[in-house]
Amino acid sequence: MIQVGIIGATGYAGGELVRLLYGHKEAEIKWYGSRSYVDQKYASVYQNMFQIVEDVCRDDNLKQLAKEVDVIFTATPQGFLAGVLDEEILSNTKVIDLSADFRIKDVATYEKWYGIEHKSPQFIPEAVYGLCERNREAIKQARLVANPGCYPTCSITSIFPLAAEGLIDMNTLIIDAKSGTSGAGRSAKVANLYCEVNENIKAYGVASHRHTPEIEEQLSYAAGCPVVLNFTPHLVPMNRGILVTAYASLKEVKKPDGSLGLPDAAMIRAAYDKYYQDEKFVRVLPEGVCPETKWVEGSNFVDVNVKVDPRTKRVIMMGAMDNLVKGAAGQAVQNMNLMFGLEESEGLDLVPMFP
Ligand SMILES: NC(=O)C1=CN([C@@H]2O[C@H](COP(=O)(O)OP(=O)(O)OC[C@H]3O[C@@H](n4cnc5c(N)ncnc54)[C@H](OP(=O)(O)O)[C@@H]3O)[C@@H](O)[C@H]2O)C=CC1
Ligand SMILES: CC(=O)N[C@@H](CCC(=O)OP(=O)(O)O)C(=O)O
Repeated sequence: MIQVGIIGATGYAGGELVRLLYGHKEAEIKWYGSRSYVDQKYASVYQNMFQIVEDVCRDDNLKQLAKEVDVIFTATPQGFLAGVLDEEILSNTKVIDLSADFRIKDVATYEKWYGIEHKSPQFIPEAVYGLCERNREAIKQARLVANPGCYPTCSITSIFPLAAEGLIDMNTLIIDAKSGTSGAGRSAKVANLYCEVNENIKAYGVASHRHTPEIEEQLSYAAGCPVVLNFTPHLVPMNRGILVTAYASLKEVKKPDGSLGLPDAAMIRAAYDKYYQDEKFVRVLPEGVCPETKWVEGSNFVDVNVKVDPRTKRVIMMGAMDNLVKGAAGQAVQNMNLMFGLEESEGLDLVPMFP
């Protein structure tokens, strides 16, 4: 049995980790970390765990915890892990961080977009970006995994095949994304009150959202050149779910018959099949079917699809996933499975719920 500790177990991402790990055959949660609920029963914070979890919440002492468990999930605000991580912790245990502290390789970029000083940049080079479908082999060897952001997971997964195959002009990329309110976490904020969110939809973080450099960095690796893009998130009145609609101009390429021209629908689709036909958690939908958040809710799937618009010579890339599962806790468990040599889908055979 893998002994697990969760710091931030009382947040939305931490709560989803508890739910998923509870159904995991090889993992046992030893530590439900919290700041506000120390010594209170975990099930009194999350009543869905009544008569399921009997443990009480414990503090967020990472050093102590590292001696007691095989892996720690940190589902904590930005800056927490970077503020406490040291070599002793990493020599005692593996760490999967759900925050952004170790996702971005350039410290100055992190500090600029997050507005905080990075307290342990010495660990950034060894951190592996935990997008499982891309970095599987490196994740298997990692001590420290940076679990990707929710919008980045959906955006990168939706766009990657065309970026990697050089089929789109990366300078024209625009990502429009929408998220349910659980993406903003459980702590009280006026902007997330019922009356503010219900019957409403709004853009936020326009031209300034902190996920922009994360998406740019990962797509730069895919495309083999620096990528600068527009990313506009929107808050929608749903609990869970992220929908990405991305646009880019098609790039002239050498076609299979040797002629030069814009890629057609078959070439575009072949790119998605190339990268995703063997991926259990990325479902390329049948032609003409658009991804919907409802069809992935509660599951670790990202549904993607693509449509060429010959009129505008652009392509529209679409993706949908559950921000708390593939966008957070599900992908974190997928990473744990890889790090411990388990079946990658252990604990993640979650059938999407509907309606
Ligand atoms: N929500 C989502 O969809 C996603 C979230 N994430 C990331 O996961 C992390 C957690 O997010 P989320 O669950 O939404 O946030 P929440 O606000 O719901 O939860 C935050 C958790 O961290 C604990 N906490 C708060 N402040 C501190 C602190 N200063 N030091 C230590 N622990 C603290 C809280 O403990 P307590 O309340 O008990 O004091 C709580 O358990 C964030 O980094 C977020 O960016 C990543 C992908 C998606
Ligand atoms: C709706 C909403 O507010 N979403 C959050 C993103 C979710 C999140 O927690 O960010 P990470 O994925 O980087 O950890 C936001 O826009 O800041």
